[in-house]
Amino acid sequence: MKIVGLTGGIGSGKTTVAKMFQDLGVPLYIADERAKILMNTSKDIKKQLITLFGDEAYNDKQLNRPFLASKIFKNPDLLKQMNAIVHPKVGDDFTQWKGQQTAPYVLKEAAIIFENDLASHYDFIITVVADLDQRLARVMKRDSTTEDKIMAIVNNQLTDDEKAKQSDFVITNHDLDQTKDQVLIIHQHLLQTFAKN
Ligand SMILES: CC(C)(COP(=O)(O)OP(=O)(O)OC[C@H]1O[C@@H](n2cnc3c(N)ncnc32)[C@H](O)[C@@H]1O)[C@@H](O)C(=O)NCCC(=O)NCCS
Ligand SMILES: Nc1ncnc2c1ncn2[C@@H]1O[C@H](COP(=O)(O)OP(=O)(O)OP(=O)(O)O)[C@@H](O)[C@H]1O
Repeated sequence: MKIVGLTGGIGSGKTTVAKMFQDLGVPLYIADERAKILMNTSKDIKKQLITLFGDEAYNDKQLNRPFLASKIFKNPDLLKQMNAIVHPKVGDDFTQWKGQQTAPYVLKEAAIIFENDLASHYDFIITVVADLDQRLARVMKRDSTTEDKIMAIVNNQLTDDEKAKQSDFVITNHDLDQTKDQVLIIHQHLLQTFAKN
């Protein structure tokens, strides 16, 4: 089973693009979504996050997302410590999920691949890029949030250029129809490549 990674900065359109691959029949694992589920359900993760952040990490047993975001995206060291708690569990969960799939390849959407030196875990990596002003506008509209909060996250991620340089494919996500065309071309290329190996 081949593993294709899909990454990109906040608001670049990772999930939008990932769902286009899913519509073509590619099994999709969204690491961020699974991470949030595990952070709400795994007793072990909960215990460790409360030790790291205090009781405020959870509100009525649900992850206190605004609190965590206000802590980690301003403090790279805390972000690293949180990732060290959450990511190994997401890794185990992904391995288990992958074992149930039968398609030629699976797509794993992950916000951070290069930032954590995880590129070697993938057969191919696709990066989604879009202009920063577009990304800011999209996220402000989607999450009713502020430019400052989004920029704190942008500043913890590599730039589009840095990611693109290390990727096998780059999808420019401006016009949705053109994005779909790029997805189809890459999907066909991947199927042909994997059929040969
Ligand atoms: C800290 C949390 C609770 C904040 O939630 P909130 O709803 O405010 O933000 P959201 O999830 O929309 O994330 C905002 C942006 O940050 C990116 N992001 C999320 N987690 C991380 C991380 N650990 N490192 C870098 N960027 C991240 C997201 O992809 C997105 O681009 C949430 O981001 C979270 O649970 N993160 C841990 C899960 C994780 O590590 N995800 C990445 C898996 S690859
Ligand atoms: N080409 C596009 N044109 C217009 N709107 C778009 C386009 N691509 C994505 N969007 C919208 O922009 C927002 C961000 O897209 P999406 O959630 O796919 O990005 P993301 O990279 O997964 O975000 P995050 O990093 O926050 O997880 C969504 O509301 C989505 O519907």
